[in-house]
Amino acid sequence: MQLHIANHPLISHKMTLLRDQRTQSPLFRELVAELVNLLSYEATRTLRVEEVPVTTPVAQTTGLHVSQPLPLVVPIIRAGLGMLDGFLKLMPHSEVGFIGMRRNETTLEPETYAKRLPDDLANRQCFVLDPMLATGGSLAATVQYLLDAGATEVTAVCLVAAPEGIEFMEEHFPGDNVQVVVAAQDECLNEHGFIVPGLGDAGDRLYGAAE
Ligand SMILES: O=P(O)(O)OC[C@H]1O[C@H](OP(=O)(O)OP(=O)(O)O)[C@H](O)[C@@H]1O
Ligand SMILES: O=c1cc[nH]c(=O)[nH]1
Ligand SMILES: [Mg+2]
Repeated sequence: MQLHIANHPLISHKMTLLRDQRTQSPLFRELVAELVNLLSYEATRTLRVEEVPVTTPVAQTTGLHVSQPLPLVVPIIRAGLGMLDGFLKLMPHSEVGFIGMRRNETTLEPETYAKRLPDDLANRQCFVLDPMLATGGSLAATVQYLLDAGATEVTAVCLVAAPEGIEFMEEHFPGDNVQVVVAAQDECLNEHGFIVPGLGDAGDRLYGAAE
């Protein structure tokens, strides 16, 4: 697994506002969208492109287009949904798959309650969106679904990652076909599996408390 921690003053500024417990859902959603936009620039650095002819008002030249098959982006519902619009703004040609997952609060194991993905992801570049990489269970399970369906490369875009989750991903995906791009690596997980200092429950902060 290749890890890229974005190091940019604008990202740090927006992350600080996002972490602040006084930030309410409307601003929180806006900040998530802006951060995804900035992180996606890094996450799509290895996007496959192909040459195409283009005629400018002055001359004929060769440009680049995103290659077929089109990239697939998969937000992990719920919290990952908050990142989808921001990603699609930069990559409007992506197709979208969905995975619904929640952590069991006692075991911290992910439970999949929905999955809508193309059956065959052969030769497909995939992007996974989830703001939080805590134990790594949810992201690892999602990446594994995509690799099992034939995806060649998977890039996850996350906002906050715990060292424990990064280590878990590195152990499960030793190859460099899996990448993780994060805005910040935090200190640790607390006894409830929450990232410290983190930003709390991302799903709840985006959409309100769920049972
Ligand atoms: O790395 P992990 O230990 O697996 O934890 C991270 C997961 O926990 C959160 O989802 P949650 O289960 O709270 O569901 P939600 O998005 O519906 O709130 C988060 O959005 C990740 O999917
Ligand atoms: O800190 C955390 C850990 C898991 N999920 C969250 O939303 N926040
Ligand atoms: Mg949640």
